[in-house]
Amino acid sequence: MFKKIAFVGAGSMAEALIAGIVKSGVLEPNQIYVTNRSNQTRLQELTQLYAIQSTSDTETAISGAEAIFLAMKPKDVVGALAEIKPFVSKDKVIISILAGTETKFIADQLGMDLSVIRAMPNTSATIGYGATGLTKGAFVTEEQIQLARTLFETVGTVTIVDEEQMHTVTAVAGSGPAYFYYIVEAMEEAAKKGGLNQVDAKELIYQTILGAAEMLKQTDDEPALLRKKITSPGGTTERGIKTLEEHSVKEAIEAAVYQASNRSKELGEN
Ligand SMILES: NC(=O)C1=CN([C@@H]2O[C@H](COP(=O)(O)OP(=O)(O)OC[C@H]3O[C@@H](n4cnc5c(N)ncnc54)[C@H](OP(=O)(O)O)[C@@H]3O)[C@@H](O)[C@H]2O)C=CC1
Ligand SMILES: O=C(O)[C@@H]1CCC=N1
Repeated sequence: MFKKIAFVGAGSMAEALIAGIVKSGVLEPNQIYVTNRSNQTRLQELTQLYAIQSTSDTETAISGAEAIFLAMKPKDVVGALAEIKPFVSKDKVIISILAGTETKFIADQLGMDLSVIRAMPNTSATIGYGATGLTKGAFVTEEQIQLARTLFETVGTVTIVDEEQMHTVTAVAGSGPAYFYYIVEAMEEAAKKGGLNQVDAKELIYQTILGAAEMLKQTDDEPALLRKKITSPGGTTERGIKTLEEHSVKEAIEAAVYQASNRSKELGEN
């Protein structure tokens, strides 16, 4: 495993990864460094919570680190790369979790032929249920991608894909939890209108979404078959699904994934 890793960016995704890595014991907390742009309070908070090393000095964070995680927003990446460039060398691996941003762009900005791995985790990483897509840029060794896989597996599953597939990975898995939350919001609203109190509605809906997810995982059945098993002819589900179809919900979800993927491409181009 890497002897030292550094996080550049200390936001919610950085924290989810740090929490998972520390909890797993794959690295000791003192092997993990984190830095950010200016928020000192946030650095202190992460040190207190996870006993990791935090510093506002870029060189201290990065020197000696074998893997450098980029965890800032895509709009901040050019500035951040300029700041770390003096301390980066070819023997390090850069692991970017930025939406859209290509591995080649990062290597080009750093001005050297170095290894860049691109990852797309999601917020469920916070509780160890993340789904991460990983891809490797030019120069990445098999050992480096396997080490990255081990780190991301501390927060959930890892799927290795080709780089051109990362936009779709971002659209279905990176953004994906938000679509399910959106559906839950609508169900809660409908349950309230239907006369359920909030506590009962939450209990019923959360367990329903959890149960549906586990059915998908634990049975070999396709979602269409699982749906068919619920849908009695002339029954309630049939009427509900018919209403979803009348509102073109399937088309809307496909369009949402397509547009999120387009936005990922735009973020890369900008
Ligand atoms: N949120 C999500 O669901 C997912 C997000 N991502 C990707 O993860 C990345 C981070 O997202 P998120 O954690 O939500 O973002 P946050 O806004 O929570 O955190 C961004 C962090 O970047 C730091 N930062 C900004 N500029 C610099 C710089 N020049 N040098 C060092 N640090 C800098 C900020 O520091 P300061 O506060 O001091 O300004 C802050 O700590 C994004 O690129 C996003 O595309 C990927 C998968 C899922
Ligand atoms: O919305 C975004 O751009 C980021 C990437 C995936 C999830 N959140």
